[in-house]
Amino acid sequence: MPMLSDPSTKYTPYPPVPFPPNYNRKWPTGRITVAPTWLSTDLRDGNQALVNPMSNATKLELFRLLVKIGFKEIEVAYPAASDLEYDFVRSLIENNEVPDDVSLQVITPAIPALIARSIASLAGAKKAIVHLYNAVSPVFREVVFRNSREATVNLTLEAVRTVKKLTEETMATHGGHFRLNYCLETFSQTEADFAVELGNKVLQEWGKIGPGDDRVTFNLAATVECGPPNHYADMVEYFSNNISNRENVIISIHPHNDRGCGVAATELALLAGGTRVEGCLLGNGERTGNVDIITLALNMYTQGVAPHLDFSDLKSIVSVVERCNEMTVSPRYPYAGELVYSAFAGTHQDAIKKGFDAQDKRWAQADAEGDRQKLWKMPYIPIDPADLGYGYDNLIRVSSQSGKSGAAYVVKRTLGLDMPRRMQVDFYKVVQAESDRTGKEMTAKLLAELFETTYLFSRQDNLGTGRLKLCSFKLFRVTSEPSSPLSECSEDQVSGSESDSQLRFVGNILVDDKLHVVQGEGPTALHAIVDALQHHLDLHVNTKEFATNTIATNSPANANDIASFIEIEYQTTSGGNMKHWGVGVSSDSTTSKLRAVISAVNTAVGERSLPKPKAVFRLKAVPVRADTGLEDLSGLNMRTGHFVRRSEELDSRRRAEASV
Ligand SMILES: CC(=O)SCCNC(=O)CCNC(=O)[C@H](O)C(C)(C)COP(=O)(O)OP(=O)(O)OC[C@H]1O[C@@H](n2cnc3c(N)ncnc32)[C@H](O)[C@@H]1OP(=O)(O)O
Ligand SMILES: CC(C)C(=O)C(=O)O
Repeated sequence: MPMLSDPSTKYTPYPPVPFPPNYNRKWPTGRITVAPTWLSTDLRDGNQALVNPMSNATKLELFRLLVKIGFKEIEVAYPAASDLEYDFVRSLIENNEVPDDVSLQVITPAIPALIARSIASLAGAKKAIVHLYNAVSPVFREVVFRNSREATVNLTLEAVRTVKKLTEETMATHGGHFRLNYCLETFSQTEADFAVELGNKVLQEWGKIGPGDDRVTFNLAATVECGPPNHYADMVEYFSNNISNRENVIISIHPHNDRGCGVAATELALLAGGTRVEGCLLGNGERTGNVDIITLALNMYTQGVAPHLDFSDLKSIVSVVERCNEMTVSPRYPYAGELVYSAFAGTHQDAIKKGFDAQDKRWAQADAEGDRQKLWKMPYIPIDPADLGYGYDNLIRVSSQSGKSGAAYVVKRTLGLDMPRRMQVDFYKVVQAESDRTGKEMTAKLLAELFETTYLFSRQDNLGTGRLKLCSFKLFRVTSEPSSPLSECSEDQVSGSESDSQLRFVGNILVDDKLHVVQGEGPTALHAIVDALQHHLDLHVNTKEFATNTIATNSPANANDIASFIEIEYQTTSGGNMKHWGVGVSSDSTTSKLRAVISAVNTAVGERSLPKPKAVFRLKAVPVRADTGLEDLSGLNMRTGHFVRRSEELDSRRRAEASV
């Protein structure tokens, strides 16, 4: 059968709400500034909608979770439905499962015998709520109850009388405090004036109304979501304006999600006068479900409003609810889905990376100034996943839809290395080629491995994995006075001093596992090592872009490490120029720079054959440090090429004839 070309022949729109002419609604300009009272109906409305309703053991597990999350009102059963349901309520009370500040709610239809059974289940409860319901809309009056408006009022008032009598008797015998929560089932489909008339009669019948715990709750149910959220808000505002004794009335919102607007309807209804919400975790419940309390609470949280529910371990909560309900949560589900804290698209990743970089600076400044407010201003991510226990591991997921920033973000998070922009571009070409080749997501592990193999870098062994390894080195100040001895110095001691100061670099470099001593000179350590590489290994290199930053790490062992990134221009034997990036890490900034040069040279030379290095000195032997096993140049006289230490002091096993 085709869909109707004129659906108005079959479906009627929602009825209007009889506001006076020119009435200005309050809700459109309102704001939610405090959390409502939350009632979880997971164990009742949620449970009644399951393919396999929960066992009492499972209900107890979920009850404990609800208490832990912070619910102060929990609907635990429909006790008249079965002995099992009744027994569950009894077990909670008799086993002292209910904290003193938590109210137990049970639901009952307006049938005297079932009201009696329901109230009996609550004997001994410290704080109890009797949730009485009957449907009041035209279609239910006509079809289900075959009732007039008047008969509906009579049925309701008789039930209210019964609840009043039995709760008073129970309180007299067992103590505790019982409240009335009267639910106009199908409220949103009911004539607004009839809903108010019925509500006022219920208040009259109940009589003992007062502030605090003596308030009466009206649960205004959108049993089936048949209209848009603005209509529900109008209905609630109309009821709230016209119900008598308003200050002693709690307006409770009980929405369902048939049109997919349960959350929106609830938020507007709260603006319209509601101060209590009934719903379920992750929107379990009849058909499309009750309203999802997690989404509502976290929507408030992201507006700076404390929900007074604790979802800081949301992942565990999701898995308990999934197990208890035998249902899975969609990966796209708000806040709780597996994919909601992941960005795959390149431009999103770029914005998020920039967002984190800016935020790190903002928060560091706030810390420095003792500012308590550290605002979350993150493109694409409305809530800090860390607040919900998710962390950032899955935030950026690199696929063929991603760009340079995504891969750079992952390298920063996994290896702590914050590449400069042009190096990000360089690395992303490699990532793209690899992801095209495999057709698979580039996981954080794969990206870290690809980075390490591309730049012949190793976070485990900072000497790197290339053919050249800088084992150790020394810097000496070169003075213009040829007869004065060379004095060892650090780079900082030379830079910034007289402009004609030169540094001499002397280093132990392994080339294809053979040790060489090389030296070179220049105004900086970078120039000096480049000079050494050219002179001894015939490697013609110009340094181009250079950047350095402190390693981003949570590991105290690497807390002060410095990362250097360098781009070199490498002259091939055929005379062409090729650009290559390299990276080096060390706790010493000069070492980190020089390692970066070696990393870049390693990527440049690849498998090419290297010339036999030229000699520095005709060294007899190079001493070896017993602690590091590395050759030790500390006793080297830079003018003569002799070591000042006596040969007996040297480690005889590792004395190596200088290879040159
Ligand atoms: C919108 C909601 O979610 S409301 C909560 C709904 N939850 C449940 O129904 C779960 C538990 N329910 C049950 O176990 C059973 O329905 C029981 C034990 C309550 C009643 O079972 P039964 O006596 O077999 O009746 P049945 O389930 O067919 O219910 C329909 C009857 O209740 C009447 N009824 C329905 N709701 C109400 C109500 N709120 N108040 C008074 N009568 C009601 C119907 O008009 C119908 O009466 P009729 O038989 O005279 O035509
Ligand atoms: C009885 C009420 C509270 C209900 O579950 C509904 O209307 O959906």
